[in-house]
Amino acid sequence: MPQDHGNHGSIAPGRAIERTAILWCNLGSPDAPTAAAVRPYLAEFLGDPRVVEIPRLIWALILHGIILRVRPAKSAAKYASIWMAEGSPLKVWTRKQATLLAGWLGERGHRLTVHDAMRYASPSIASRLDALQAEGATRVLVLQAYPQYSATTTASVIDAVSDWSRRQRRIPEFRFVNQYHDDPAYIEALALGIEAHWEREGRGEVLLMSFHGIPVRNIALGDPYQAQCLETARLLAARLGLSAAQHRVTFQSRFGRAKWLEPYTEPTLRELGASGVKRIDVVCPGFPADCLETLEEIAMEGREAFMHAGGEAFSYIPCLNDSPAWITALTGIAERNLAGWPTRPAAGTQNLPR
Ligand SMILES: C=CC1=C(C)c2cc3[nH]c(cc4nc(cc5[nH]c(cc1n2)c(C)c5CCC(=O)O)C(CCC(=O)O)=C4C)c(C)c3C=C
Ligand SMILES: [Fe+2]
Ligand SMILES: [Fe+2]
Repeated sequence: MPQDHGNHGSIAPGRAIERTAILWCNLGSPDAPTAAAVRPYLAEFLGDPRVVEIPRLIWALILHGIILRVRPAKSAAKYASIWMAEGSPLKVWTRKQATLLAGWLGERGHRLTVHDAMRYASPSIASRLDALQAEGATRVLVLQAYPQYSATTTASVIDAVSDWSRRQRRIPEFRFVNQYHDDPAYIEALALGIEAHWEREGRGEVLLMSFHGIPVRNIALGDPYQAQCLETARLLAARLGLSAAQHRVTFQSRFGRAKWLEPYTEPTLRELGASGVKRIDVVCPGFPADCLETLEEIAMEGREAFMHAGGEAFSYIPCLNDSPAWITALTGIAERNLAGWPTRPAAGTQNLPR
């Protein structure tokens, strides 16, 4: 091939071949549900200054001196309880979403590759960008499995892309989608999933929408995450025609002793069970893929908390996963953000087929 697709900084003769790619990023999981695999995963995740904003030296002492001695075994047992034959649910769903997105965009005439990538553990963002670079990608659209922007998640993915870019001579053109919390097709996909669940399993008295929490301090410092979660919840409740009494918004997964976003999910489930609510439905709109936080913390621990407090029926509504309405939404988000990039081979262009 006359053109140089490599990362060598040389200039190809003639017109450049443009190749577009999508990087579909999610958080990541340990490689196995064992303490030995969870330890390096947690060390990387909790060592990210975007995730824990405590002065580095103090945090290193706490992380390595206490947390990484105790938490890996406990976390591993939780992961073991949700592990699938093919691996971590988060990674399995994220990979499937990437495949479906590539297929749907392909059917709409786009010629591009979609790679899944994980912010922590494997497959890392750097390894996927290396692969895209080797394939000759010149334009990369970075999409994230975080509908609501948070510095702890969204900005951290951008950091990882920047870290990789710092090591390159010839950097592809990047575009980042930072949020889609109010995207009508995303809200519609959530609503259709909930309605289908109600049709199959019947309907509870209250729909509880649980989002991952972050420290309140982050909000005070300007993180728009809480406002975006509340807007997603408002749009979803309006689309489903739910009154204030028929739904709740809560935040889960508090870590450490600092104040995190409230109301907290588990105490709310206990309060609702104790206050006479018998049947509850729980959905996690901020998680496009089922994972430890939804399958274990909500569907197992949350259920137990509600039932022990006096509840009679706890119904967990699965995440968007591979639902056609969600892939439709994702395709729309991708297409809008690919605008102007040569993904459709037209007569006279040198855009290569996949
Ligand atoms: C310690 C601080 C943490 C912050 C801040 C945080 C923000 C945050 N996380 C998600 C999404 C996910 N988190 C997941 C697991 C997970 N989260 C934390 C801690 C923080 N998260 C830990 C320590 C863990 C690992 C498991 C454990 O030991 O408890 C996951 C699931 C990963 C999986 O493999 O299934 C997701 C997804 C968001 C969206 C967010 C901020 C908005
Ligand atoms: Fe988390
Ligand atoms: Fe958790």
